[in-house]
Amino acid sequence: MEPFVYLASQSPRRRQLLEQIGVRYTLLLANSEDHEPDPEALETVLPRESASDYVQRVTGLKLDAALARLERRGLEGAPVLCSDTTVSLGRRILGKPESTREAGEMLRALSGKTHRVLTAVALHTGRKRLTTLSVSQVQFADMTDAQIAAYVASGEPMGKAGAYGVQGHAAAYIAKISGSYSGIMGLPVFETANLLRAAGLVL
Ligand SMILES: Cc1cn([C@H]2C[C@H](O)[C@@H](COP(=O)(O)OP(=O)(O)OP(=O)(O)O)O2)c(=O)[nH]c1=O
Repeated sequence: MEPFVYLASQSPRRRQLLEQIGVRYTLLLANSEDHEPDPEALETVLPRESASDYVQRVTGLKLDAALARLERRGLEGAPVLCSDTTVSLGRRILGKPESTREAGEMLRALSGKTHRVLTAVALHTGRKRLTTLSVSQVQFADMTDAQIAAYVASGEPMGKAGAYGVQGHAAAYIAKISGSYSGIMGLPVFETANLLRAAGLVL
């Protein structure tokens, strides 16, 4: 029997990656009756917060919101999964760009450098809360201003941490990765499978 979870995520990549490891899911998204704050409001970095503290804290907040949704729908105790991805370059934390201008700035900062991509995953089932963190290194080749402008114009950077998708055209500029390809995309499949196994959801 395939494992089943409620997936509290709007990200199409996370759905695709769960499907890849044969996990069945039902989306658990906020509706207007949930009266939840705008999800972007959760994603504020605290002063002096490290990228790993930040991504794990935001994932915890997403899980809290998901548990409240489960309870409102009379589904307490059902397995629910959520995740957050962030990019860190030196001391800077790069979230999702708010404008094409910001996307261009992020890509200029990443060009020719190595950065880290952190993805935290949280699973709650019964009374158990299990979490994991995947950290990868990504080395970008130099990008010219014209290449950055063309990539931004493609629309791909929007909605993605660090303004790029490893699974998309940005791959043409990624010289090297070390870590978890799926983690960079938004859901580290090996670590997620381990969480599901640890929770006793056979896999
Ligand atoms: C670095 C990188 C990020 N991303 C995406 C994954 C995430 O969807 C997004 C980071 O934003 P998140 O805030 O982690 O997730 P989300 O808002 O898209 O979805 P939800 O909170 O509902 O689960 O960046 C890629 O698709 N490819 C990449 O190479």
